[in-house]
Amino acid sequence: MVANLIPLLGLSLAELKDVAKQLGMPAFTGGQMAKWLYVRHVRSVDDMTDISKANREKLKGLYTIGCMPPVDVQKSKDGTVKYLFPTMSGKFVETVYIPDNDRATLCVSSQVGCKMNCLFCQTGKQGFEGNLTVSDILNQIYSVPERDTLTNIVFMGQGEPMDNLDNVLRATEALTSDWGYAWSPKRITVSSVGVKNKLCRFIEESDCHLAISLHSPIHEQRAMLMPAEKAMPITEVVDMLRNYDFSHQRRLSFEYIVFGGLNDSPMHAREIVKLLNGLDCRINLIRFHQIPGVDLHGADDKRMEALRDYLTGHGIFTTIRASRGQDIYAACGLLSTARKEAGGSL
Ligand SMILES: C[S@@+](CC[C@H](N)C(=O)[O-])C[C@H]1O[C@@H](n2cnc3c(N)ncnc32)[C@H](O)[C@@H]1O
Ligand code: SF4
Repeated sequence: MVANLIPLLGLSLAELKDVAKQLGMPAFTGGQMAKWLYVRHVRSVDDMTDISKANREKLKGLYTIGCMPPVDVQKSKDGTVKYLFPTMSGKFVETVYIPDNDRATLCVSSQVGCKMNCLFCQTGKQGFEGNLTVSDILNQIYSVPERDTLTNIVFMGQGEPMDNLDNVLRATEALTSDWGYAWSPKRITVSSVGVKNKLCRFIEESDCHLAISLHSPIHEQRAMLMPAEKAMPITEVVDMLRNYDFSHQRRLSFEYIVFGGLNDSPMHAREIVKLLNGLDCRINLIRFHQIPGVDLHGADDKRMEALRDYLTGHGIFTTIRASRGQDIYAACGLLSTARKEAGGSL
């Protein structure tokens, strides 16, 4: 990326029209730029061939597309692919492509590292290194080789989306607007540890699905696993969620990593039912991806199935999420950590 050039990727139609106006071009050139970006995915301003050469030269003086190819790729034997993308600020984030029968999901990152420091998460161990810009977020979709086959996008990569909400909302707007990718918001899920005030804004300003990372219904235990619980107890998050309607198109789900001998007991199952009583939601039970230096273990299949059956039997539709890309640590942030430790030159 050439220094000081402003990325066009992530700008809304109104902003692209402003760019055109500022440079003395007709406003409709903004619409042409939007098509070249969000429909045709050009990699250079030179490729916007229905804009005059003189205007393209003017544009290139100040702007760039803002796309960058991945710098590293790991392929799992199950078809999952993990990409390492550079960011505008010279750091790296991971993006995971997960094909599954008729679905092809892309798991995107919203931050470099994360402030939340969850015990079981490699990204948490990395600490917080910065927010992704809107072009950093969209570049993960724009520049992934499987882009045109994608059916779903989940914000479940590195970082806490509510801690970078402005840019996440700008990205989901570009993905769902007619001037952008024109995707249904029902194809996009944003996952959060549960940042109450930001969640209200997200729910009000977006129609995308919402996932909340639960992992324990018991305050002390959740605080041990997820320090964010201390300032933002899950009971308060759930009370807030009760103010919104999730009974129609929009889905509310809770993610629950099942740790053997820790959060998989009948008592936990009862407490989950109590906590979520009456809320229109589902639960995804997740297998723990082991990370180095953390003494936690995934529960076995029997315990997971017993938990699923209890919860479903008590009115909360619960599924067990198939674990994908275990051999490439698809869920863990290990690739970007290794890249950092190698001084950015793996
Ligand atoms: C990496 S987070 C990103 C989104 C957001 N920060 C959150 O916590 O929901 C996405 C999901 O991955 C889960 N996760 C993190 N580390 C994991 C691990 N080692 N094994 C399985 N799931 C993990 C999180 O709990 C969360 O449900
Ligand atoms: S699980 Fe989510 S909130 Fe927790 S440290 Fe990882 S990325 Fe951050």
